[in-house]
Amino acid sequence: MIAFVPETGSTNGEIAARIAGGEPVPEGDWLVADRQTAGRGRQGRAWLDGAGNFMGSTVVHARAGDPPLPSLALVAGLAVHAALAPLVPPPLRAEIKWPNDVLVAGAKLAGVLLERTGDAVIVGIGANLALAPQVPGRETVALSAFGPAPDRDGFTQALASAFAAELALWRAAGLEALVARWTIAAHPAGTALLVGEPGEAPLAGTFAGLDSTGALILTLGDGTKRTIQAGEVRLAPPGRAE
Ligand SMILES: O=C(O)CCCC[C@@H]1SC[C@@H]2NC(=O)N[C@@H]21
Repeated sequence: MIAFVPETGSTNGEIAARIAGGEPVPEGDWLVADRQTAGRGRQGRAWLDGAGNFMGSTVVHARAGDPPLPSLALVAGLAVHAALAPLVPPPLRAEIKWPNDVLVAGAKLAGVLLERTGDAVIVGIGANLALAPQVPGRETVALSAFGPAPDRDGFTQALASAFAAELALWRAAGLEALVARWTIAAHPAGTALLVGEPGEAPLAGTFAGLDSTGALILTLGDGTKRTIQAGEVRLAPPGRAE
């Protein structure tokens, strides 16, 4: 069931509270809010809302035999990419940046926040359909930059179907197939990346794909490879491709 509410603090927070309160929240259910007053982003950042944007959460309940739960980050990124890609006019292209941001021409169109509570993983998704929030030091974009903003409720249906399909494939086909699909939807191999928070001395390298667990592989300036398990990855500005 997809529930639409006019306002909440955070759809992730509301689902977590329901689970903590013993309320059943089955897979396939979504909570979608018109506005969030305390939206949460990755790395402890806030997620700014915007009227007409998609802000919603769903849940995955771990089952015996599931692939490792952190790989749900790639599942979510693929689902968001699948829902957004047809809405981006060529020659532009929606591309995933590790683990699950969706970018257009380097600007952030959507993000995903996974939060674990017991055996449940809450998957929260924000997509800029109508409005690109101004975030200092980060480039953002909304689909409205390319034409009329898509209908939020129609987008919700497309995203819920894509997520259900990706989740089923993750369970049936496993990590190797997931990594292969993710790589096709990502920015090209050789894309210059920086790993580390803005303000920190970043690790610079180029995108060399994912390993079999879904970790990011960087080629460093000296040609050696480095595997990144966690952290903030940014596209390097032009001229920073060490
Ligand atoms: O930082 C990111 O890229 C992740 C952003 C995730 C935002 C969404 S909006 C719906 C859900 N509820 C939240 O509080 N956050 C996620």
